[in-house]
Amino acid sequence: MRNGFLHDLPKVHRSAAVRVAEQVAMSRVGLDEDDLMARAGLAAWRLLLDRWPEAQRIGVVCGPGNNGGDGYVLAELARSSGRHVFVLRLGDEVKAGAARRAAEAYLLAGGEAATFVVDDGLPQVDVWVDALFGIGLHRALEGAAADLVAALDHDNAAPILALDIPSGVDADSGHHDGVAVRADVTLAFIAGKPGLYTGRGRVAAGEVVIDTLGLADHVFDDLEPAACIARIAALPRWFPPRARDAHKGRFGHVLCIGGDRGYGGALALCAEAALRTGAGLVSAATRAEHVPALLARRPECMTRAVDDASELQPLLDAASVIAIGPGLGDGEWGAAMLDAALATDLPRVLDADALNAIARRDARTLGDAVITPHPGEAARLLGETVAEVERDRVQAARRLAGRYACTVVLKGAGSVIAAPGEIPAIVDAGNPGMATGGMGDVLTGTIAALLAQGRPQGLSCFEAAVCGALLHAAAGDAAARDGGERGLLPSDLFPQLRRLANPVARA
Ligand SMILES: NC(=O)C1=CN([C@@H]2O[C@H](COP(=O)(O)OP(=O)(O)OC[C@H]3O[C@@H](n4cnc5c(N)ncnc54)[C@H](OP(=O)(O)O)[C@@H]3O)[C@@H](O)[C@H]2O)[C@@H](O)CC1
Ligand SMILES: Nc1ncnc2c1ncn2[C@@H]1O[C@H](COP(=O)(O)OP(=O)(O)O)[C@@H](O)[C@H]1O
Ligand SMILES: [K+]
Repeated sequence: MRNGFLHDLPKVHRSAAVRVAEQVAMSRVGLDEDDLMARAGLAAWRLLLDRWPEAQRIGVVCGPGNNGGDGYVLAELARSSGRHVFVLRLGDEVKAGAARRAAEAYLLAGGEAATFVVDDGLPQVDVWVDALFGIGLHRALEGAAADLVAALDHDNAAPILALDIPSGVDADSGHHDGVAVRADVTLAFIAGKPGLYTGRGRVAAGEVVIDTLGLADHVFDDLEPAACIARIAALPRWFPPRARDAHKGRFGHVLCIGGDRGYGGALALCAEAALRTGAGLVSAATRAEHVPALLARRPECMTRAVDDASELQPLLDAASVIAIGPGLGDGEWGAAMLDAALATDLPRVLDADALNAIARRDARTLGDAVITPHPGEAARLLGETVAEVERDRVQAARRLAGRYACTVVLKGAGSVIAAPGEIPAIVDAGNPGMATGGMGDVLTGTIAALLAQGRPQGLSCFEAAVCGALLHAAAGDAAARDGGERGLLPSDLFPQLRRLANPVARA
C-alpha cells in the first residue's frame, strides 16, 4: 500500500487488528487485561471530568463483556471521588475475567447496581456513560439492550459519553440497524475504528477522541490499517505557497463538459469551483443556450457552445484534465460527449450523469480517473442496493475501485476515497447543510483543479481526490459556521475554497 504524500494521515484499525495489537502489547510490555481495562476506565473518567466538570450524578450502563468492565472501572472512580453513581446493567451476568473483577471491585467497595427494567424508566443524571457493548458486538441489539438504548434516546436529557464505540454500532463498518446509542462524545481505546467516521456510525459517535492506553504505534506495525483519516489540520501542508515566478501554464487547464438543456447551472458550479481551487485555465463545453449566462457569471471561464462531439475535439486537445458529468443529462448529446472524453487519455473526473451512463454501459476501463458517486450512483455502478453500499461504505468504495480500476470518492457523511493499491481515506469533515443540489458539482470541479495543478510536481488521482474531498467538506463546514446549515448553497463554498487552498503565511 502506498499513499504518497498522504502517508502521515492518522490511521484507523478494524477491531480484529485492535485485538492483535492488544495481544502484542500484552506479550511485549507485560501488561495484562486488567491493566488495559484500568487504563481505559481511567481515561474515560478523565475525559468525563474534562467535558462535564460539574456533573454530580453519573449514570453508567454496563454490558456483560469488557466494555461493561471499562464502565465499572469508571463507576468506581466516580463513586470514590464522591459523585452519585447509578449503574444500570442488563439482566445478563458479567461474563468473566477482567470485566467480572472490575464489577466485583465496584460492588465490594460499596457501589450499587440495578438491573434495567423498561417500565422503571431511567434515573435523572447529569451525564450517561455508555459501556454496553464495544468491539465485541457482532449482531443487532434486541431485548433489554435494545430497550435500554431506546430509553437513552427518548427519555434522557443528559449528554452521553460512549466508551470505545456507541453501543449498537459495528466498529468496522459503522453500520447499525436503527438501534444504537447516539453519543455526544465517543472515547475510542487503543485506536480509532473506521465505523466511527463514516455513515451511520459517524452520526452515532458525535465527537471522537482517541486514547491509545499508552500503547506505542509499533504494536500496529504488521497490521494493515483499515483507512486513514483526512482532517482539516492537514490542509495547510498540502497547499504550499505558489512559487513567486509561477505562471498560469503551470496550473493546468480544466475542461468542464456538461450542462445539457435545462442543466446549465450544474456546469457553472463545476467550472467556478475549478477556478476558485486554482486551476490555471478553465474551459466549459456546454449547450449554446447556456453560454451567455455562464459568461455573464464568470468571464474568466472560456465557455464554448458544443453541439456535437467534433466541436469538442479542439477543446479536448487544449485541456490537461477533464471534468465531465454535471448536468450532462441522459440523452444522445451527453453520451456523445462522454464517448469523446473517454477516447482521450487525459486524466478525468467523472460525476453524476457520466456515472449513470457508465453504469448502463458496464464500461470497465475508465483510465486515469476519479469517479465521485453518491450512494445511489454507487449502487447503480455496483449493481447493488443503496442499503448494501451504506452497510459498509469503506468496503463499497473498495469494491468500486476494484471494479472500475480507478479512484473513487463515495460521497455522503464521512466521504470515503479508495483506489487500487492505496489505503482508503475517510474525510472527517462536512455537514448536512451540504445535502443540497449542486454540491457534488462543486466537488467535481474542485478535484479536477487539483489534478490539473499539482503541488507543483503533480498529484495522483488518489491524492487529488483525498485533498479535493477534504477541501470541499472543510469549505462546507466553514460556510455553515457563517450562517448555519439550513439554506447553505453550493456557491457559498467558493470564497471558502479559495481561503482554505491558500496556506496561512508563516511568521
Ligand atoms: N480489546 C482491547 O484491546 C481492550 C478492550 N477493552 C474494552 O473491551 C471491549 C471489548 O470487550 P469484549 O470483547 O468483551 O466485547 P463487548 O463489546 O464488551 O461485548 C461482548 C459481550 O456482549 C455480548 N453481546 C454481543 N453482542 C450482543 C448483543 N447484540 N446482544 C446482547 N449481548 C451481546 C457478548 O456475548 P456473546 O456474543 O459472547 O454471546 C459478550 O458477552 C472494547 O470495546 C473495550 O471497551 C478495554 O478494556 C481495553 C483494551
Ligand atoms: N450529511 C452530510 N455530511 C457531510 N457531507 C455531506 C452530507 N450530505 C451531503 N454531503 C456532501 O455534499 C455533496 C453532495 O453531492 P451530490 O449528492 O452529488 O449532490 P448533487 O448531485 O446535488 O451535486 C457530496 O460531496 C457529499 O459528500
Ligand atoms: K459502548
